[in-house]
Formats: sequence, C-alpha cells, structure tokens
Amino acid sequence: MTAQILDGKATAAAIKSDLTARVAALKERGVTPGLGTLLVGDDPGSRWYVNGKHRDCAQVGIASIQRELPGTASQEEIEAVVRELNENPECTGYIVQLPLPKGIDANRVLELMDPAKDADGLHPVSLGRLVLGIEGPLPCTPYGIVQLLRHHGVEIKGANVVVVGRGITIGRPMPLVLTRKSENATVTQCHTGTRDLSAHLRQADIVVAAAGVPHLIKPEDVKPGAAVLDVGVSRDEHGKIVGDVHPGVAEVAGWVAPNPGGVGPMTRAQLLVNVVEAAERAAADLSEG
Ligand SMILES: Nc1nc2c(c(=O)[nH]1)N[C@@H](CN(C=O)c1ccc(C(=O)N[C@@H](CCC(=O)O)C(=O)O)cc1)CN2
Repeated sequence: MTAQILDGKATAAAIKSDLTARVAALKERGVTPGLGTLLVGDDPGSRWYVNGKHRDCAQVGIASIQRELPGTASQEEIEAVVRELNENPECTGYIVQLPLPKGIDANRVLELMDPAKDADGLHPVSLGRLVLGIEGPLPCTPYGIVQLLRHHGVEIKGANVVVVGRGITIGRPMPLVLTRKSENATVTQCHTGTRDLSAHLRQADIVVAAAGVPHLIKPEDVKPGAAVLDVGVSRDEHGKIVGDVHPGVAEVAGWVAPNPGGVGPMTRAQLLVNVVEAAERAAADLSEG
C-alpha cells in the first residue's frame, strides 16, 4: 500500500486562515505586526524563500520590511542593518536569511539581533529558552514538523524518532522540540559520524531526514507504517529539488511528507505564527500598562 501524504500546503493554508483572523484582531487593538527580512547575496533559492515569506505576510495582513545587501557586504554592513531592524518600530519581528555568504560570522550576526524580535527561534536566547523550557519563539522547521504530524493525527507521544542531520535550522533544534513534555517523543540524533544508520532507521516510528544527501533514506531502511519527513534539499542539474528520501520509501512507510509540498510550507507558516504570537505578547504588555 502507498503511504498517505503529510500535506504541508493544505496544513499551512489552515494555519494562515487562523492567523488572518488573529492579525485583524491585533489591528483593532492598534498593533500591526511587521516582519522584517535581511537577505545577503543573490542565491536564487534564498531569494525565493524570502519572497515567499513576504507573499505569506501579504495574505494574512502582516506588514513587510525587506532589506537586501550584495554578496560582497562586509560583517559591519550586515550588522548595521541588524541594528536598524532592532530599532525600527514597524518591524515587530525579523529574520536573517541563512546561509550568509562565506567569511561572514553568522553567529555574531544572530547574537546581535534583539531577542524580542527573533521571528525564527534561532537566536541564542530563544534556543536557550527552548533548552530551559521557557516560553519563546520556536524554530520554524522543527515546530512546523510537529504541527504537520499533529494535523494528520500521527502520534508523537512515546514515538521513537530518528533525526538525520545536525544543522542549525533543523537537525540541532529538532530533538529539543520533540523531547518537550508536550511532545514526549524519544529521539535519536544521527549524523555523518553514526556507525550504522540503517539499524537506527529500522527502529524508528518517525524519521526526519535533514542531511542534504540525495536519496539517503532507502525503502529497506524504513519500518513498515513509519512516518517519514523529507527535509533535505539538494538540486539536480536542472535545479529541481532532490530530497533525502528515495521515492520507493512511499511503498513501505505509512506517511510521507513529500519534498516539495511537505515541510517547506510549514516552515513558512510557523514563521508567521512566531510573528503573530510576539505581537500578541506585545499587545498584552501594552494593555497591562
Ligand atoms: N533564517 C532562516 N534561514 C533558513 C531557514 C529558516 O528557517 N530560517 N530554513 C531554510 C530555508 N527556508 C526558510 O527560510 C525554507 C525552505 C523551503 C521552503 C519551501 O516552501 N519549499 C518549497 C519548495 C521550494 C522550491 O521549489 O525550491 C516546498 O518544500 O514545497 C520555505 C522556506 C534555510 N534557511
């Protein structure tokens, strides 16, 4: 039997419809959420993602503040834009699109952001809050994955989850999100140093594949009925996405999140959730006085 689809497009559309009402309510209270983006360089993929984020903002009523620098921008020039966004009252939350060009210290840039305006959940303060169990913005892709599974009724509580990859946007924060009391999964993190990846994968009820290695996850690695989420992005010679999951996995798994159309739209939806939640917190602070 072929796996059922974890449909990121439809789930993201439902989240956006809820957010549209919440943004309208915020505006009635005199608060207009505004998402800022900083794009450095001309990578076509990054530009596509940033443009998509602003299209989403327009759909739900969030204001857009777009900043761009050439790929030759210095650390100081990038940091000057970060300082400007920190001060800009119209920008209630923002992101620095990753990756930054080679030679730029991305951690220094992220640390300079005002943590109260971190829309990505990737600021060291936000990640620290996640470790400590304090409320704050959650990393967009990991929490988008949780929402996608919940929306389709895939049980996370008690599940054995294997996360493949340890990058900053997905692999590293994913286990932190999944092992919170509210998710309560048991997580194994695999990476290039893992000795027998297949042995780990075969035990998994849920696989999050974020290694960036084309077709790394083969049908014979997957437990029948498991949920497999493909988050890897490699490109073929025509620029088409090749994910981490072999197409044959759909014949073994119970659920698959396709790529494109699975986790990507959820990343964008969760970004909007973070912006709206921050604006709601600000509105509550305002009314408290
Ligand atoms: N500051 C950040 N940088 C990056 C993040 C992030 O969360 N914050 N994640 C990725 C890129 N990303 C968001 O920025 C992102 C990736 C994919 C998608 C998406 O909707 N993809 C589509 C397919 C797109 C295509 O055809 O190329 C899909 O999966 O259907 C949205 C956002 C790295 N950088």
